Order: sequence, then C-alpha cells, then structure tokens
Amino acid sequence: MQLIRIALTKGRLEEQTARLLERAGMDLAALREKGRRLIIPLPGGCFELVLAKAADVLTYVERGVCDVGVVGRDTILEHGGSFYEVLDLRLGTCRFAVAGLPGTDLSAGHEKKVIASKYPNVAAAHFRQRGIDAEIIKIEGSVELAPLLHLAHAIVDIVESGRTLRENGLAVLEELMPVSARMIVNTTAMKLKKHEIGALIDSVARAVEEDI
Ligand SMILES: Nc1ncnc2c1ncn2[C@@H]1O[C@H](COP(=O)(O)OP(=O)(O)OP(=O)(O)O)[C@@H](O)[C@H]1O
Ligand SMILES: O=P(O)(O)OC[C@H]1O[C@H](OP(=O)(O)OP(=O)(O)O)[C@H](O)[C@@H]1O
Repeated sequence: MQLIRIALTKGRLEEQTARLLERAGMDLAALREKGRRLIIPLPGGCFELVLAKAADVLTYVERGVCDVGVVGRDTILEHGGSFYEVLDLRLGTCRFAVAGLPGTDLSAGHEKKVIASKYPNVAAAHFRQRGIDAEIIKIEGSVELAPLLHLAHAIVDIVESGRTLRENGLAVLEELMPVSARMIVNTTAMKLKKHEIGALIDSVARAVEEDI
C-alpha cells in the first residue's frame, strides 16, 4: 500500500469533511485530538491528513506534495489549476451571487460599476460575460461592508442562508452558480497510485450517496 496524503481545507469545511471521511471508513480520532498539529497520520499507515487554507490546498495538490484535496468549488473557480476534480462531496453548499442594496441596477447608466469581492477573478469573468464595464476591488472578508460604505455598487460573494445579506440590509441581485466542496486529485498521483486513490474515491462516493 502506498501512502495517500490528503489536504483538507481548515475551518468551515473541516468538520463536515471529517464526518464524511468517517462514514467512508476512516478512523479520524487523531484528527479530533490534533491540537495545533497540521499533519495528522492516520492509524494503519495508509493516509495522512494535511490541514491547509483553501487556496493552498490547490497549490499542494497541483504540485503533487499532496495526492488528494478537499476544497470548495468557489476556490477552484477563483484560482484555477491543473488537477482532476473527481467528486462533488455535496457539503459546504452555498452559491455565488451578485448582491447589493435592494433595487440596484448594474446595467443602468454608463459609468463604470465598482464591484467588491473576495473572488476578483470570478467577479471579473461574470461582468465581462455580461458586457458590463466593471472595476473589481479585492476585499479580504466581510465584503458586505463595501456597498454599505459606498466603496462599491455591488459585491460578488457566496451566499448560504442569506442571513449576512439580510441583517445588513442587502439583497441578492443576481444568482450566479451553485458551490459545494469537491475532491481533487493530483494528475500524476492518479496514475502512480491508481489503486489506492481509486479505492478512496469509491468509498467516499458511496458515503456521499448514502447521505442523500
Ligand atoms: N457561508 C458559507 N456556507 C457554506 N459554505 C461556505 C460558506 N462560507 C464558506 N464556505 C465554504 O467553505 C470554504 C472555507 O470557508 P472558510 O470561511 O472556512 O474559509 P475562508 O473563506 O478561506 O475564510 P478564512 O479566511 O476566514 O479562513 C469556502 O471556500 C467555501 O467553499
Ligand atoms: O448567507 P450566509 O449564511 O449569511 O453566509 C454567507 C457569508 O459567509 C461567508 O463569510 P464568512 O463567514 O466566511 O466570513 P468572511 O466574510 O470574513 O469571509 C460569506 O462571505 C458571507 O459573508
């Protein structure tokens, strides 16, 4: 058996991913007792978990230092990269939307529209496709502040319950696309560790299906 190193996105996706991997048959007691450790070998010597920030999961998998990764489709769309996207894990589900003050019409008027987003590439691609001239401002978080402080006409962000928008007096202006966590695989590892990675994909796919 060859070791499979799996990069998990820390934070919001971590617990849901852990529960899915447990249903797929992994013993994750070591993850639950990790403290501040970032590399967690699992018993049996088949798997090692690596805890990373979302965009870094893409980097580690693309470069082959991790074989497999779990990351949101939002991060994949924003950063791109060369790897196989093999499974929709159907967790961390939310959607990309354009949001702003209710009634904002981004196609009205001739002035350049200012759009704030944690996802500047996704935002730029959307407005380019809509034929709307937009200046994109990269914001690191709490992007809902941008229209409230009149920095931007609107934002592009992920919306789950809609609570953050609602409680800040904002509304969805346009729905873009659904987002959920994906399993990604390094292209070389997919060949060199075909048997082990194939078995992992099958067991996780079954756990996803059983949960529906
Ligand atoms: N409100 C949400 N509902 C569902 N999934 C979400 C939500 N916010 C984020 N996600 C998913 O979880 C992933 C990780 O989000 P998380 O907030 O933990 O990290 P982040 O966006 O990098 O922020 P931070 O800088 O605080 O770590 C996102 O890339 C997305 O796929
Ligand atoms: O529709 P809701 O259920 O309210 O969720 C959406 C919010 O969650 C995310 O923010 P996050 O909590 O990750 O904080 P951040 O803005 O600092 O990234 C996202 O950027 C929205 O602000």
